[in-house]
Amino acid sequence: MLKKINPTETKAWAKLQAHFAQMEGVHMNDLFAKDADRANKFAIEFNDLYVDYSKNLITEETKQLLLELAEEVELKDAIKNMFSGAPINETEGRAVYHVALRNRSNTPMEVDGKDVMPDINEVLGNMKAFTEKVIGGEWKGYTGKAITDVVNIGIGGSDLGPLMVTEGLKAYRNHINVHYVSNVDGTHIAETLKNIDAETTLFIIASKTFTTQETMTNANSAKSWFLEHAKDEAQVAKHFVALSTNTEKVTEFGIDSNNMFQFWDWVGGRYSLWSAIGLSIACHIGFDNFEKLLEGAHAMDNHFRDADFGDNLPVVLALLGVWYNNFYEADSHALLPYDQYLHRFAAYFQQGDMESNGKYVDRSGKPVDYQTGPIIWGEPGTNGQHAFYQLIHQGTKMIPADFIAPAQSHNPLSDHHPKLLSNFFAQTEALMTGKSEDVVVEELKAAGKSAEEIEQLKTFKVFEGNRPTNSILVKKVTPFTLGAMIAMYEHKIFAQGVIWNIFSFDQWGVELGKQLANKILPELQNEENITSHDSSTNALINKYKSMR
Ligand SMILES: O=P(O)(O)OC[C@H]1O[C@@](O)(CO)[C@@H](O)[C@@H]1O
Repeated sequence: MLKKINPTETKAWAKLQAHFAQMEGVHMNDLFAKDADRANKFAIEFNDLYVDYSKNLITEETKQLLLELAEEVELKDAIKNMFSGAPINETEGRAVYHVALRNRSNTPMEVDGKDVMPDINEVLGNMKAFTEKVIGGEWKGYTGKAITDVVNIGIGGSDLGPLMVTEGLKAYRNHINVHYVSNVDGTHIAETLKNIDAETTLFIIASKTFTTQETMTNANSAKSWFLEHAKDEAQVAKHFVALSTNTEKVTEFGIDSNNMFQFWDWVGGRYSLWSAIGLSIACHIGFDNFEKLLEGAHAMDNHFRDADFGDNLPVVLALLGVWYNNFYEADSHALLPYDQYLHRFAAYFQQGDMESNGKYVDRSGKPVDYQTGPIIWGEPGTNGQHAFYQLIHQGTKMIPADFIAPAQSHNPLSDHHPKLLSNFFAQTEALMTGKSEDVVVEELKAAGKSAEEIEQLKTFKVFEGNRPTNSILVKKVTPFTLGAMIAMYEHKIFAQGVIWNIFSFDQWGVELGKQLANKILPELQNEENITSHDSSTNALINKYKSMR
């Protein structure tokens, strides 16, 4: 079992605190002025990824001290432990083994003494065979027609990953349309059902537990809708498949176990797109591209496991995040992909990061007295520039941000891509360099402003700059590079969890709300005046009852 090291008790932490005091007042402009080679020193190239982390509030000393922190919390051992299949998810007694799902080298990977690769390869084989039948038209619906639409019904990790990847790789799509239903709000399934034909639609019920209220409610509504058309329960088998660890519940729902693609309890929901949960991805972009996604993630896994920490992408990103989160007290981190296909990238990592590291109890069971997981948010560029960049540039909060962009577009229309990339480059430059009052005054003079107007306006137009960003330039967003980028962030999250001495792979925090909702639901199904809660909740429920 790994040592449980409180990061704030390490020597490196004390050194970082002292160093932080010295960094007060340091401006990145000066760091670049002093070192012509800075951009090269703080960059890592990996396959078709170029990560420039030079526009950060760090010196070589900062980097060294952060690396010392990684050493002192025994991050290397923690990585080895994860790759060994040890039950590092201690509160659930499980391994954390999504790396096995994409272990394309097929070396044995054991959980509880059993090599899991044969089972993984069997499921992958079943997925391949199935998607080829669906895509090739061999899989027929109840009226003998080929499948045209796949509806994935799932939520959280059973939705966000497949949705983000099928959007991110839309350029690789085939003729199979994919739809994602997740919210228990009837609107979600109702609006989807309007756009599909029961005769040619395949429903994928994606749920690790096969007990999630939203998913089972949507699944039952989909089944009822389907049977209104097909009439015959026997036809369900042609139009419903399940992705789950829970064979009993799948069978209970009425899906043939032959139509079930299994995964295992050592696959965390938010790390499951590489498993059977990725079936809708394979249906939409083809199994070969799904395998390339796995290959990209596998390449990043090997990099994370083997690369020296100073040249290790997930580790460097993790340490930078700790630097801002715990020393600059930056509460959030923005993911800003300059790629419209990646419009759900930040949303995916809201679960990936915040459900993993949104914890206040450490691995010894004690409440922490330091910050843990940040708030993750973001929207594609250039749209964000017209929404929240005012705050990032001139607000009172530091917002560390990852800017991500492809050098090559899948849609090289006119001069769109050079314009997109010019904004990508300009924003991180502006966030770092800012604009001094002298420059502002000169600009206002050149614009013919009077001395009085200049005096009135100038401070509003000054940009302090010195706002940290990482720039991630990817040659092209392909199944391989997207797989590598997703894995890069997964491992960043893992590394930060180790540094913060928290369990990143359970999610007890999602339980209380569900418990209370289950208590309230029957109270909504009668006309009684409710008094069983606090006065606010009682009032809200009773007001709802008077309004409906
Ligand atoms: O796949 P399932 O078991 O239906 O869980 C869905 C999601 O619900 C959770 O909030 C856990 O309850 C996420 O961790 C998970 O991805």
